[in-house]
Amino acid sequence: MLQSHVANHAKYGKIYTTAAPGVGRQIHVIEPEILDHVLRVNFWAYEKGPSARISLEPLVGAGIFSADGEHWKWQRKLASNIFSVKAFRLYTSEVFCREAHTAIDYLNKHVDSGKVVDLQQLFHCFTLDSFGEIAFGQSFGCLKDPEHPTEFATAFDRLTHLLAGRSVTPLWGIKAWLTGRSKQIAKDSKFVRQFALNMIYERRNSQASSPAAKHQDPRQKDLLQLFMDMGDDDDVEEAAKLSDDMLVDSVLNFLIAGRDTTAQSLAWTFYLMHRTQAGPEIVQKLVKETNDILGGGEPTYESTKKQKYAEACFYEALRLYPSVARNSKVCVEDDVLPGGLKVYKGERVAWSSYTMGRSTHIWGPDANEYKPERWMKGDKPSSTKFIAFHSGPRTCLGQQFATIEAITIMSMLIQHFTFELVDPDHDPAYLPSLTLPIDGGLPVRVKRRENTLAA
Ligand code: HEM
Repeated sequence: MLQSHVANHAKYGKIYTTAAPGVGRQIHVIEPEILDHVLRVNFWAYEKGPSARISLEPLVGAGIFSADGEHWKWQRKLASNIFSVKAFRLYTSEVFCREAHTAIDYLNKHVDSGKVVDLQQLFHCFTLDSFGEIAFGQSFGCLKDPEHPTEFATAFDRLTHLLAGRSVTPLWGIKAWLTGRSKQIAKDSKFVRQFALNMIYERRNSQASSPAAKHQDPRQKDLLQLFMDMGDDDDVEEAAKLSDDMLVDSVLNFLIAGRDTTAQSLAWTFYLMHRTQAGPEIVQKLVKETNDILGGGEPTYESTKKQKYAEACFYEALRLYPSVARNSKVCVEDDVLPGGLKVYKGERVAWSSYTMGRSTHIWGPDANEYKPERWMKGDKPSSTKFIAFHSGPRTCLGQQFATIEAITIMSMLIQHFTFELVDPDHDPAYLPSLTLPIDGGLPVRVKRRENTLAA
């Protein structure tokens, strides 16, 4: 599917249109200037639209990912409290270090043993446990046993896989019904929603026994508390208590944002840095930067800001393997795109971040090569050129969070271990999903790094 977008743009250029029954005309674009117009300049003329809501309903419900207008605005405003610099300094970076130590403990059990470890699975556990602790006040405990995913993680993964393509595939519903997918979706959706509901009930019970937590400064509340206390003050326009359904939607939306995206981009980063094609220089540079900045110590919010090469390794992987590989918005008010193409109400403008990351027109003749060095010179690319974190008013709320989290675990792992891909010449495929997991995970063997500065 993603490769077909790459091929179509290679054949038809930066912009082409398609039409399908039930979907209507779609305008496919990979031009940064046009996307700046759609995502920022004329933001209110484009929405996620009802089809996004219906197609993702079993997982995201009415949460921030599928919401539009005022319903989106208040969710964004509320959630942005947990992403403040103060929160990172006080708490978030510490949680990342603590959970990374648990990941190190797991790898220590298998180091130098020749045992194959799935690094992508380990990253899923790391991001879920970290996010659970930061956003919901409880670690999910996945890192205790990464080889046996919890029932929640299994149902959640299956849902993101089964729902992929629902918004863009005509007759998806009939196919899903015929293949039995609909039943599985309903079952998994029920399970993950009940799981989230139990977290909410537990919080209510603990609140009943210590009501002081309710009166905390909003910047010190976790995400769950912020949403549960909504309506207790006049901070937001839609000042009404959220229903349990809406609270569940919020929990699940943030779980999908907080777990899968970062874990999978970390897996692609480790793959790209360690395959034969990469040579040893990239990892050597990363180790040198880490040693120079950390000197064997623990990462902090400030140190992650200095690790420019680590950030470059991570962003370069996201350029080639963006977690949200394609996206679209529906036009709600007739518009004219830069260049003169008219877009009528009800039509969709679609873009593929995957194709844009590989476009020689945007990135030059070496667009298909993994080269962290390209991030080390000149200004940072605009957010419509490097579109992995979206752009405009709906740009990813968690970009800083994800970047700090990724640099923390990369620098901690790389100080302790060396990694060998089981098949360093294999070019892995991605698994169709709402995000972009590596199909088959990332099997590696782990060795202890010699002469490390880390304790
Ligand atoms: C490598 C990691 C990540 C990538 C590549 C990424 C990418 C994106 C993209 C492309 C969108 C727009 C999606 C859409 O149109 O529906 C988005 C939205 C969002 N992201 Fe991220 N994300 C990452 C990590 C995170 C993390 C860790 C969090 C939370 C802790 C987060 C929170 C959000 C939220 C709340 C939105 C919705 C923003 C809105 O609609 O106003 N993201 N992200």
